[in-house]
Amino acid sequence: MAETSIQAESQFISVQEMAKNSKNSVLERFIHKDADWVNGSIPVLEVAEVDISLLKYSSHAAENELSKLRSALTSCGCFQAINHGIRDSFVDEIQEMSHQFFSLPMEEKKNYARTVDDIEGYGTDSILSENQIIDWNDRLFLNVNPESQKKRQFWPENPPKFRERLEEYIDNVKVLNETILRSMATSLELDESCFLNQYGDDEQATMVARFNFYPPCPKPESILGTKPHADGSAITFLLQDKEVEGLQVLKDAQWYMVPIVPYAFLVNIGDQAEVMSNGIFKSPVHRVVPNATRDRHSLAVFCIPHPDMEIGPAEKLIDESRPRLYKTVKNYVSIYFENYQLGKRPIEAAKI
Ligand SMILES: O=C(O)CCC(=O)C(=O)O
Ligand SMILES: [Fe+2]
Repeated sequence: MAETSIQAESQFISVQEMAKNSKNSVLERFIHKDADWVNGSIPVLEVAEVDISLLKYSSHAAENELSKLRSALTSCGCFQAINHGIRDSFVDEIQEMSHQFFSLPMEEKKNYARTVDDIEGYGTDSILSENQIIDWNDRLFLNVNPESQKKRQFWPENPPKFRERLEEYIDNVKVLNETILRSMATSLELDESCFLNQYGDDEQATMVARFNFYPPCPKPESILGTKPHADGSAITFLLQDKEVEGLQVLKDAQWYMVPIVPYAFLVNIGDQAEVMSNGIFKSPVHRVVPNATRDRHSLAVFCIPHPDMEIGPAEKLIDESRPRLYKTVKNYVSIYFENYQLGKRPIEAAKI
């Protein structure tokens, strides 16, 4: 198989180690020959800020937030969730935990290393084909829900509170996810549990946490931190780095930089919510550009319906003027990886 250059050949070389040695011979596996991200300045995306605390009550203020949410999700597919109820100090702790983990000695981090053929654990980009251009990031990828899917051997023991804090964080994201799925449905004048019913019981749904670490990059003009993709989730909750930008979203064939709003979650629609909404909500293609001098950290939590759930467009969103655009899909994550591996946009496989 193609799992040669950075995994098998030298056992394990993290991007973090490569960043210290820019003459590394495997660097060319990271280079995009058609790089377009340094020519010209990239405009900043206008991302709506939605006040989550106002969504729960029926009031004029709630109507206003719902309409911001709907318009954000139909145009760029993401919004900044503010006043979401998770304390700033807790967000600080979570981000600090990620810094502490990636600062551990390599020998210690390797205790959590993923195996060559699995994505769960600590590692670099999974190499799926010979010609794949590798992403400039290391990540810690953990299944965090349901209980039966947690592989504790990958959960760091250091920093000492990591496990406990991550559990608490995930419980908070679950609450937020439910509020947002309800609001998404309400904003389209559907029954409030319409999307939630497809998502399923939150004790059963799959949740995956991905701690991303982007070390300084020797060739930021021709390397990407994360290559363009849309998420295979229903919804993704992203904590961006508080200081270092990098995330870009594709909107109307133009890349935009996503501004940093400290302590906000960037909530983005994944392919499965695009399907549920019959394409009204957009699952945005996004990428991460690296930084020449600074580290960047982010934490994405993917909220994914249980693989047995049938996901399809809500009946009320199908009519003569808006025909059904997607099939009913099951276990979309496997469809996602099959297509991703072939270099195709996975959602195309769900289209009628
Ligand atoms: O690092 C980021 O800002 C985004 C990461 C991302 O898109 C992902 O993990 O799916
Ligand atoms: Fe993503």
